[in-house]
Amino acid sequence: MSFDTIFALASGGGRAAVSLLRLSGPGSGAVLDRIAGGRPAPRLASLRRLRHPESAELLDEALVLWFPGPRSYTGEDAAELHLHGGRAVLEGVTAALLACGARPAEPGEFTRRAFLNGRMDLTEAEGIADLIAAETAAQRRQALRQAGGALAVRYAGWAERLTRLLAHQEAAIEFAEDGLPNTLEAEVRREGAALAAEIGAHLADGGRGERLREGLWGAIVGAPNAGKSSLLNALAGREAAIVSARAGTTRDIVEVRLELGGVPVWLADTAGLRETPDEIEAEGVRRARRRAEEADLLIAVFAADQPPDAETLALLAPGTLVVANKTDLAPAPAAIGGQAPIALSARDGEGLAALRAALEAVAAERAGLSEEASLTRPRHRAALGEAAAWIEEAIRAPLPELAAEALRAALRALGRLTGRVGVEAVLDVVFGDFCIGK
Ligand SMILES: Nc1nc2c(ncn2[C@@H]2O[C@H](COP(=O)(O)OP(=O)(O)OP(=O)(O)O)[C@@H](O)[C@H]2O)c(=O)[nH]1
Ligand SMILES: [K+]
Ligand SMILES: [Mg+2]
Repeated sequence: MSFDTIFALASGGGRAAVSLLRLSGPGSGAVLDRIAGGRPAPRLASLRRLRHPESAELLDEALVLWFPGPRSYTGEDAAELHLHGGRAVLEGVTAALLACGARPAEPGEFTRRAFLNGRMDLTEAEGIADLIAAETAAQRRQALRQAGGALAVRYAGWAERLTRLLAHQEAAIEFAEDGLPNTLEAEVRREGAALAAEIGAHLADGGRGERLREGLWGAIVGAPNAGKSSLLNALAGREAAIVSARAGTTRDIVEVRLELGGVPVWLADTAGLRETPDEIEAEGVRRARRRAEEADLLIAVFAADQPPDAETLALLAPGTLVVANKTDLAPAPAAIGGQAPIALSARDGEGLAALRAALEAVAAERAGLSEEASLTRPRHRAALGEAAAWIEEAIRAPLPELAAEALRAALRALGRLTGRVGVEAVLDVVFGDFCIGK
């Protein structure tokens, strides 16, 4: 495969001490010859004067690194220019690179080339995108694991076993044509069932990897004036939502981002649940209910000095955290909706630590890092589900030819997952998520 030569700012934009420009492609060495007075020794930093190739104007004094392919990130000839981080420096060097015939890279193009050159599979490339996006330690650990090949190795192992099954299935077809007895088909069925069960167990993880990657959806619901907005503000540590003594204060959803035990959580404050003639408030109540239905993590707030309201009681589900607020006004009831509530006062902060601990436990249970590497994207789930379904189909197939065909389809599904079957549409989806320069 042969590409043109691309470049991009790999560090953040704006004024900085140092800006990192990255180059990749067959012309990288020639670019260094023209603007940096030659190629430094491979992989060793060298201080060079950078000049425009035509005017010879001095543009910067920079650290230059030369990575001859295939031992580079992309697998191609590549280079790095560590420039002084000013805008004019960057503009001058960019003009010099354009004059050398290099072009600005598209988002994710370096990693795309690394993938196309066999430096990594698609799940590893996705892990790199996730590592760049990681905002919590648990997200970083999950991303590092995936970028390091934890999913790639497992999926490649499954593809290998499937390939062997397919070979045996095809041999069984030939044996049958020769009228020979064979035990291969029984083996294919047994092995296929074991493989489908393994994939099924990997899929039955409650979506924890996807949730850790994307964050949990949380919602606070309750009657008007139960203290939902006060609680949101207390958890967020800032006045994110308006609090007032008037029932029906909150209408729109007010969302804050929290980190609970390494898991990012988008926690929503919602309108108090009640029948109301006010159409704006009624829309707020509808949104509150919808958000409660979608939530991975639901907090139901009751005021300790009021009887529990039927509207909120009706939303309680297994796993809902039940809170009795305003315990400075009245003691918390022993049970609400059959559950012992977490007693607190959003006003004084009393009991807040216990709620935070309970939230962290729920977040860790639903989205914490698992022992084994978890799949992290709907794309993974879809492809693995398809592969498992085709293996089941192969086991049930009435004719050996149909079984072989189903095994081939299962292999294709796994191939799309790892990128062995190169479908352009899949690549665009994966690399479209990247930033420029990676
Ligand atoms: N005494 C006491 N008052 C509280 C406590 N928490 C909230 N309040 C008061 O209760 C009233 C309602 O609080 P909000 O936080 O606006 O209640 P809300 O559930 O968001 O109300 P809506 O948005 O109208 O549904 C305000 O006057 C708060 O100051 C508490 O723990 N103790
Ligand atoms: K209120
Ligand atoms: Mg409110």
